Amino acid sequence: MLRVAVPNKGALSESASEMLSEAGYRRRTEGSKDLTLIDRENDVEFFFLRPKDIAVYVGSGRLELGITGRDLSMDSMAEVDELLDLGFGHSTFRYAGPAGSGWTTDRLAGARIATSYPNIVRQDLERRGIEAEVIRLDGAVEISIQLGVADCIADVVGSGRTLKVHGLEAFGDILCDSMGVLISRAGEAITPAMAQLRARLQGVVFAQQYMMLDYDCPRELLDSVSAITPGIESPTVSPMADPAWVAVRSMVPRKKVNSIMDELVAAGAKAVIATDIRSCRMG
Ligand SMILES: Nc1ncnc2c1ncn2[C@@H]1O[C@H](COP(=O)(O)OP(=O)(O)OP(=O)(O)O)[C@@H](O)[C@H]1O
Ligand SMILES: O=P(O)(O)OC[C@H]1O[C@H](OP(=O)(O)OP(=O)(O)O)[C@H](O)[C@@H]1O
Ligand SMILES: [Mg+2]
Repeated sequence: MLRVAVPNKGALSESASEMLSEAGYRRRTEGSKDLTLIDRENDVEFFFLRPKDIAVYVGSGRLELGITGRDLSMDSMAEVDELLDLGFGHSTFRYAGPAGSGWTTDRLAGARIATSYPNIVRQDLERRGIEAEVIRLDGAVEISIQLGVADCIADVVGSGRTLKVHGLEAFGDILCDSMGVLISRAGEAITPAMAQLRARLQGVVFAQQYMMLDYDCPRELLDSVSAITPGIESPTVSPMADPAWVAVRSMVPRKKVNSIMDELVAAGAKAVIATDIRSCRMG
């Protein structure tokens, strides 16, 4: 049975469980605190673990696959491979200091840096050849400067709201550009069971990033109009009852769907319809 680690709480847990459910796997009942769940139909056992620990279990080979954040995986120092970007839990990991105080990475030497991700910070300091004191905190790191235990922090920035609320601003390069990822043990061969779960999740990720567009266009405009929607391989073109017209169907990136619809209409297409895709296999 394939064994898969899933975040049991925190910023990634809801999206991870929703994505697995959309991919056809069993879900824990609402409010359940169970740490394991067997999905007999798919021959998978899920383990609900702290997001920080997941890379450790997967890196040790105890569990074949895991869903975690790239930043957590990096900080764990576990030896894992990323098999798939899951498209949720986007964040950056940054240094931050009091707003307007002109912090730069040059000032990190000798500073007290509070963080929940000490290994990412130590690795960065080492790369820069800087010696500084890393203060490890479990969370709510943004308050640590105010409380006098640190001079600056290094933490996860999502919307940036938490930094702002605490009068802080980010400085220096991004230490880790993170999102939810599917991981396996480094160098581990991908078994058919692992490949199947990856393909199913990939199908959901893909479906979330694309939409299906259908439209009608005069046959003589087909080349110019369908160039706006080249699709993945090429658009599907179907005859209509009126031989002067064709119906076109093509996948387009969700982010661009509105501008593509504007372009199509301006180029002579009619009845442009966008629909969601629930899941797919790109083959
Ligand atoms: N506000 C956010 N926006 C986007 N991603 C986030 C945000 N906060 C955390 N993450 C991502 O979620 C993961 C960490 O999740 P979370 O902070 O919930 O776990 P945790 O800190 O270990 O748990 P807890 O906060 O309950 O102690 C990281 O990969 C991080 O990049
Ligand atoms: O940029 P924002 O969108 O405001 O999000 C960033 C905040 O979210 C996370 O905190 P979390 O809620 O996990 O609490 P924690 O600090 O106790 O881990 C992270 O550690 C930041 O504090
Ligand atoms: Mg947190």
